Amino acid sequence: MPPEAGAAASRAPFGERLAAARAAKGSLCVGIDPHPALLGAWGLDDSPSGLERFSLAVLDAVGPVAAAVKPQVALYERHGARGLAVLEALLAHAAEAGVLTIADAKRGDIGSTMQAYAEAWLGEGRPLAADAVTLNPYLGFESLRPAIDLAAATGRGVFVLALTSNPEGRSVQHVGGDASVARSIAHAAAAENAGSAPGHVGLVVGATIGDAAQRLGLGLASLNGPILAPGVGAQGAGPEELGAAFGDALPFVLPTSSRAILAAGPAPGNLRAAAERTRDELA
Ligand SMILES: O=C(O)c1cc(=O)[nH]c(=O)n1[C@@H]1O[C@H](COP(=O)(O)O)[C@@H](O)[C@H]1O
Repeated sequence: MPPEAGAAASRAPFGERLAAARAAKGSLCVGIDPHPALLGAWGLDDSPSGLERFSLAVLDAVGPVAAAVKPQVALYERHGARGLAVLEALLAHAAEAGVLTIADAKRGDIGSTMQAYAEAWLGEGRPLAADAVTLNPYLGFESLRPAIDLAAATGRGVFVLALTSNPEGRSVQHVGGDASVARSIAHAAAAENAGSAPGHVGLVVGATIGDAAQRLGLGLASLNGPILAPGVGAQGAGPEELGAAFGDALPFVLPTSSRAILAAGPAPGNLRAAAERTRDELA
């Protein structure tokens, strides 16, 4: 057994942990995206120390009312090693506080080096390991195998991009009509989850996609795994768009919003109230 899978037994499966968090705190995921403009609006420097104050303040304010938090790793990477140290501290604090983390790293690579990405973001005892990571299947769904298997072995999860919230995504994801790329990704994810209740292989499907999931036959209601739905708030989606995009798959959806909530800070009470309001409007 690889060392990465060593403490597998000590953690319940991701699907169960996420279901418990949703039952206790509702279904919102809050994105922790420390954009320079937000740091400025909070009166913080665009520096590792500003990043740290921002990240930990968001975690403290929204952790008790969010099913998960989703740090966007590029906004830490742009500060180099010191930025990654802040991300590491954020993930450790969240674990101590019992708040689930989804590292938005959108990783995907050929098998041999995908193994290293899997270990970095999901490996037991690794400094940047989160509860789940976002993955990019452009190299083929099966290229993600090391992450899918390591997540299962360590009680963690993955969210595979299927229909992204940005308009450019269509030029790849909708290709193939009835046999679209997005459909094949969704069906492959469902196959991974078959027999688990609920599974650890989630999908990313933007809340801004209109009726594309139904039109392309993604079969989201049969995924048997979580659906991360970014695009709420700053990208324009609200309760109506979520309903139109997901229909009978809505109970599996984890809507996620970053800037629209983060802009309510830095006062912790305002930040928490914005998260609660968003969560309740979308419920
Ligand atoms: O994987 C993601 O999280 C993601 C996928 C997608 O299709 N669209 C999308 O916006 N995201 C991320 O979700 C967040 C959205 O941020 P806001 O637009 O500020 O709510 C950003 O961190 C994006 O990188």
